[in-house]
Amino acid sequence: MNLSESSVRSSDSPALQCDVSQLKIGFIGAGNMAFGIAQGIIASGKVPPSNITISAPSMNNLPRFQERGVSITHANDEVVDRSRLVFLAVKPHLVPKVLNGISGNVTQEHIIVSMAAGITLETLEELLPAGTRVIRIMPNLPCMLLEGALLLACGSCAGQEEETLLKALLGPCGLVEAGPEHWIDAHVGLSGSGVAFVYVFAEALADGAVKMGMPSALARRIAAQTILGAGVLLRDSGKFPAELKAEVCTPGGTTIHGIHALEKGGFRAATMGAVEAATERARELGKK
Ligand SMILES: NC(=O)C1=CN([C@@H]2O[C@H](COP(=O)(O)OP(=O)(O)OC[C@H]3O[C@@H](n4cnc5c(N)ncnc54)[C@H](O)[C@@H]3O)[C@@H](O)[C@H]2O)C=CC1
Ligand SMILES: O=C(O)[C@@H]1CCC=N1
Repeated sequence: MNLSESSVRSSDSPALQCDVSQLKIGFIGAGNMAFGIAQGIIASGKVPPSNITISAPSMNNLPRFQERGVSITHANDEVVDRSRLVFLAVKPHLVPKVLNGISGNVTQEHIIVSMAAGITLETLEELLPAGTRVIRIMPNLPCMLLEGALLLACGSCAGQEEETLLKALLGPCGLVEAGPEHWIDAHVGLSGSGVAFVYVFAEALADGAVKMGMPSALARRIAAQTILGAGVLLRDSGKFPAELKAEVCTPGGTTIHGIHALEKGGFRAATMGAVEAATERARELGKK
């Protein structure tokens, strides 16, 4: 399919939407992130699993894709030959080797989408034939439940059409935003890695309740629901975190005493420091 011949069609809504149902999609690398994105794409019902091909060197991670009707292979070049939109889902240090292996099969018809933390558009374009349409996306693990947060940035040969296509395809995975490439590293800290920071917080919340005498399984269930509910309220109310916090804090009440304890522990500084450290690490990975 030649995307430039226009897979973009008008819909009832004023915004353009892409007809992605005919698109052949490939994944190189079959780990957690590939599974998250593929799961989101499949769950949306927009793309039949038979239009998707995935490769990995061993069978370790492939059965869960095969069970969902996705074609599997051990050959990365087969993925490229069978697909027009190819997600690169290997660990960052493997990207140069993998791109060297497939670049002979990449044509002007392909769109290559890398999710590797730290690997810049410049590096990706250098490793691929001149003129290749390249996009970076930074997803996070909840994509697999259609509650992800993704940021994308287009390379020098990709533009509005490719961005529209990606947004239509990945929209079912969650929030999809586009921006300049230098936001991608901050998104790694905020959201890609941020998911793990939230799990550390969840563990600590539950541990606090265990310390106060609650059984741990119950404490974990309540911690998860507390974070879910707080997140949905923050997302859907349109209010600032500080406004919602103020609504919970009764003067002289329990919450403000708890918040004081968090502040004494340097909670905000530690959280900001975690986002900064993960962002800096992503930048470091991107240095040649
Ligand atoms: N895990 C996360 O939450 C996030 C990960 N990322 C990025 O996603 C990418 C993938 O990360 P994960 O899925 O966590 O890694 P993972 O280790 O779970 O999966 C990597 C996959 O690549 C396969 N692989 C290894 N060598 C290969 C080769 N030569 N050819 C083809 N496949 C090969 C492995 O068999 C495995 O299936 C990374 O670049 C990471 O920076 C981005 C955002 C969030
Ligand atoms: O830890 C990592 O390097 C990857 C990138 C964002 C989330 N996990």
